Amino acid sequence: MRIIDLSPPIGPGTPGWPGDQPFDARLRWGIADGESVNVQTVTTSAHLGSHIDAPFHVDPDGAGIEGVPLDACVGDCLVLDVHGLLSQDGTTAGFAPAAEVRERIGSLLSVAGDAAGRAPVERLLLRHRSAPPAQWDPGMPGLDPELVEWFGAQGGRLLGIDLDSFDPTDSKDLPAHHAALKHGVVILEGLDLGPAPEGVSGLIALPVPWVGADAAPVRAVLRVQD
Ligand SMILES: Nc1ccccc1C(=O)C[C@H](N)C(=O)O
Ligand SMILES: [Zn+2]
Ligand SMILES: [Zn+2]
Repeated sequence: MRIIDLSPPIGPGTPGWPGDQPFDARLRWGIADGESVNVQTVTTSAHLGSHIDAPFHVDPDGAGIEGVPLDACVGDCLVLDVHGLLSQDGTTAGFAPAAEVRERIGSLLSVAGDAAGRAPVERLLLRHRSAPPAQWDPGMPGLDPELVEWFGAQGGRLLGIDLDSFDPTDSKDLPAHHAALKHGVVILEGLDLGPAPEGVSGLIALPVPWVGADAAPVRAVLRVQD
């Protein structure tokens, strides 16, 4: 059994949402200053690196991150490479169109026909690129909201991506986020799926229980049988 780290390192240079709080850790007490310990205060947006969005992120009445069901965050998981699967016209900033992804899931699981007829895919990770970018990508595509709809309706519990958001940077109505919320699908963003092998493995991606928080960092790993 092998552990594959899906969490990119988070530091002051980690690119974040435009205008949002960068990561900053400063010493409150320092050994170099004669204290017995080093203790830092960390200031950061919760949407840096691999993280889970709480319902509260897009719904004023939604639960904070401590309410995310942990059984959704641990268990069998399908990794799918959706690189190059841009939406039909190729110009809108959508990626991973529902029909194509369903077809790919079907062939990955070696089933003829439609994956929707099978037992649910409870956890799905969509790999879009080989590594997190060094700079914020203003043209970041969003997920096809129909894909999120389908995933939730067939019994999906958690959907993970290697982009910073389910929706494009300039989206105000956030259709992919709301589709996830509607079906209780846990939103996992900011993964590094470069080292993740396509196919079935085991996911562990647990958010820190910050009470009332709109999101929280996650250390995400895959357990792979070799
Ligand atoms: N941090 C932000 C600051 C301002 C506006 C949006 C965001 C987001 O994080 C949105 C995105 N839906 C996200 O979950 O990552
Ligand atoms: Zn987020
Ligand atoms: Zn989000």
